[in-house]
Amino acid sequence: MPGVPRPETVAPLRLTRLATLLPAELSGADAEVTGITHSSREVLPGDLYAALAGANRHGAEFVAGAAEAGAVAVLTDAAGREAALAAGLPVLVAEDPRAVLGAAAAAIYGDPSARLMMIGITGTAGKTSTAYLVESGLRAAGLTTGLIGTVETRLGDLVVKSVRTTPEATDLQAILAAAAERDVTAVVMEVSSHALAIGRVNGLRFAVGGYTNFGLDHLDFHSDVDDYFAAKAKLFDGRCRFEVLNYDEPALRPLFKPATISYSAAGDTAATWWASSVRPSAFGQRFVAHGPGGITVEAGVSLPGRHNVANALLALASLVAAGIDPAVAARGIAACPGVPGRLEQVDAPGDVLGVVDYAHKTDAIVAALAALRELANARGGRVICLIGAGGDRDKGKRPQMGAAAARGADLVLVTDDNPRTEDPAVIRAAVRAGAEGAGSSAKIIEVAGRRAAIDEAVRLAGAGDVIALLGKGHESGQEVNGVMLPFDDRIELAGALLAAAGGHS
Ligand SMILES: CC(=O)N[C@H]1[C@@H](OP(=O)(O)OP(=O)(O)OC[C@H]2O[C@@H](n3ccc(=O)[nH]c3=O)[C@H](O)[C@@H]2O)O[C@H](CO)[C@@H](O)[C@@H]1O[C@H](C)C(=O)N[C@@H](C)C(=O)N[C@H](CCC(=O)O)C(=O)O
Ligand SMILES: Nc1ncnc2c1ncn2[C@@H]1O[C@H](COP(=O)(O)OP(=O)(O)OP(=O)(O)O)[C@@H](O)[C@H]1O
Ligand SMILES: N[C@H](CCC[C@H](N)C(=O)O)C(=O)O
Ligand SMILES: [Mg+2]
Repeated sequence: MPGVPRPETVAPLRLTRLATLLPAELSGADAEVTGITHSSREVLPGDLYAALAGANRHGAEFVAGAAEAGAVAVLTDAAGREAALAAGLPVLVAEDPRAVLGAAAAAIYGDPSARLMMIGITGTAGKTSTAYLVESGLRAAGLTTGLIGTVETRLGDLVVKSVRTTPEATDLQAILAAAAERDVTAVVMEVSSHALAIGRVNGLRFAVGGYTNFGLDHLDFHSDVDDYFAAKAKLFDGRCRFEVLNYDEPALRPLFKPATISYSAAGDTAATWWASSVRPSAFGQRFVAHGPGGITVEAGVSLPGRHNVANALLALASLVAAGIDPAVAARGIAACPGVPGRLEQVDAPGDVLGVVDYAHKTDAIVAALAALRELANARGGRVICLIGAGGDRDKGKRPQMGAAAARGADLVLVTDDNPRTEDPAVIRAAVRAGAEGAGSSAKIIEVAGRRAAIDEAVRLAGAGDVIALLGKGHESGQEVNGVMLPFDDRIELAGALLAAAGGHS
């Protein structure tokens, strides 16, 4: 991952020693390694280069370049062995190098997760939001925090924009070692299904693992729904001391054990934690959280929508499981000012409310629009929703996303997200077909080009209306044919609203 923090000091580790810790066999001379990477482009002198078989290439193709950059050894499979020896480097051969990457990286960096309080959050939607709320609670408890997720990696004051939701095992262990060096004591991280499927979190121990919900996603990567479920379930195969699962999500029931901590935003008192007296407050909500042993705390979250009560309750239950005082945890969660690009209000004059949200899957669109409907009703206005779908990603979700938008909004503008290498008109047609087939009375308009669609949404909006730009959230670029063009929904919408209110964008 470009710009990934690495620890400053690493005690050299002998390959002969490393070989005893892994299911891997050493060929060639012994050497000392002081780092590890899976990318020849990010090799630092002293690194072990993990040459992995990928979907497109085999990392062994890049061994010579890695050696030139200072790699002193290679970890690979049988297919990569010869290339490594030909480059004059000692080689550790493993049957499945990706599966042992976490253990190798943990060994090289001194098992950093053992020195940190780790909280991991998985689920189809809500990982980023919950992680920010957890981080805010950890801070309220006086801990120096780290956060790893979709938007950014933050270690104390150091902030690096994220490329992945969950970094590769090599990068992840380096980040954790760098965190420990910076006196970080607690880390909350998002754990994606990709990460669990390909072992990015192998070698990590979590104090708490949380599971938000399970919906349709990533069927471009996972072979089917069962495969996706099995990937997420791996977080609960014994890596977490405490497991916190959503009681309101029937799909999660097979994972429940006697010691499971459950939570119900719907207020089911059979759960370990449940919410009552949910009520709106400014741009957020307040509620009473009930927990084990008669715990009752006044809680709040600066985000609208019932799904954010669930995220806040999960954060609270996770923090308390990690040993934090419930009142302190609740105060920290309520103090979180918001989450970048998640139901984020745009700062602009005028009587139209502009909101940007990262909903790019069906359940998220349903949840986001339900929250915005409540806000629009209170303002006496309509919900105007702008929606697209990403190119080179799960095609099956496109019509469903369109249908969810049509059911939740009064006016839907179907436009472009990140087309990547696809024809944007083809993606729009799929989203639009779903919207038009939803049997809703919402008006559907197709507008090519996201900027043009934002202008059109603002032009069509009236007093009290809520404009929701869905799908891109915190993203600062739009990917078209391999090129990332600058594009931030928040800036675009603020500019368009300002211009409409008579100012200048
Ligand atoms: C599907 C998937 O996860 N693929 C991962 C996989 O890529 P790949 O198999 O295509 O790799 P490849 O391009 O064939 O290359 C093979 C190997 O050669 C290496 N290489 C390649 C070129 C070079 O010059 N030098 C070099 O060393 C590569 O680092 C790689 O290890 O191995 C790579 C590193 O080993 C990962 O970076 C890559 O993540 C890709 C880029 C990706 O897009 N992943 C996304 C889908 C992802 O992980 N998303 C999740 C979930 C997001 C969400 O919840 O929405 C996330 O956690 O972000
Ligand atoms: N608990 C939830 N249930 C359903 N939808 C949610 C929930 N929390 C957030 N959302 C919706 O999903 C969108 C993404 O939320 P968030 O970024 O917190 O989730 P995520 O799991 O990290 O997603 P991603 O995998 O895309 O990074 C939000 O913008 C919101 O629309
Ligand atoms: N991590 C997700 C984000 C998708 C966001 C959406 N804007 C899109 O381009 O589909 C992915 O890369 O699939
Ligand atoms: Mg996320």
